[in-house]
Amino acid sequence: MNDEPDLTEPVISLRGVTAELGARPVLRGIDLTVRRGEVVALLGANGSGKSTAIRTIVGQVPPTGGEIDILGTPRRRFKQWARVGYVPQRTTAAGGVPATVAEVVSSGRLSRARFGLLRKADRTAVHHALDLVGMADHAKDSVDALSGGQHQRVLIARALASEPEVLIMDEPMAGVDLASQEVLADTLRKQVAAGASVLLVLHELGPLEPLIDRAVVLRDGCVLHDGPPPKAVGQHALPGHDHVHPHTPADAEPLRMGLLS
Ligand SMILES: Nc1ncnc2c1ncn2[C@@H]1O[C@H](COP(=O)(O)OP(=O)(O)OP(=O)(O)O)[C@@H](O)[C@H]1O
Repeated sequence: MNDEPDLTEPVISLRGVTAELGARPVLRGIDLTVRRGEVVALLGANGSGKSTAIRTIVGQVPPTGGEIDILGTPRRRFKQWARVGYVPQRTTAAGGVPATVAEVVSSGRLSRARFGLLRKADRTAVHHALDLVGMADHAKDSVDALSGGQHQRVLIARALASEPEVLIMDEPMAGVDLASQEVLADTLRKQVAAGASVLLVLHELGPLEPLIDRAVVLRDGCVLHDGPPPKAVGQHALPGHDHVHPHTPADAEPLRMGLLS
């Protein structure tokens, strides 16, 4: 018997996916595949449809056409959500709900808990997830008291608490301080080394660059490029860098890489 994972097996597959938001076509026929063990970056300018693509996969936006499979099962029949970790865009997750770090991360374990009760093994997994992102010492802190980077670490720990084999992350590095970026890159490296498959929306490859196997670039709801990640020429010379940055002078020409121009 061969126990080696099948590296050609798609864990996420979108074929001809279309979606609308407020009657406006936002995805106009997206093909996207993540194979087992792959790390795929989803890149593109503001508003190109990256978040919407991710949200169709996790079921937050209903597609109007096309097909989505998760771990070999059509999305509408897929039920094994404990096998999938999702990190939403941070702005949508703060919510002002009073909770401790441990409570938020424990909520990510409920999909594995029998009868909704966390047992010793579950609490160990929660502690391990906190440890992975360097937040074990903050377990009892209120999430309201955390910095942006710490908050993002907690959301990632919540996604890791169910020990998922597929990770879907929407801009995990957005608004994250350098120290936290390094921790997150290291966490992701360990997950990938352990066999996880990853789809992540990024503005720039940054410290994750060495991990990225393939880049899919969206423009205006269509796939513009699907292949090797673009090489960074300078700090900002990456696709998506006609992104609006608050520090960019109004008259500065946006840096582009050709893919988006
Ligand atoms: N609820 C909504 N109703 C109508 N249009 C929306 C809604 N949410 C997003 N949009 C529009 O859909 C388009 C795609 O948005 P989406 O968030 O998927 O882009 P994105 O590539 O993730 O952008 P960003 O990098 O800014 O996060 C944008 O033009 C956005 O303005």
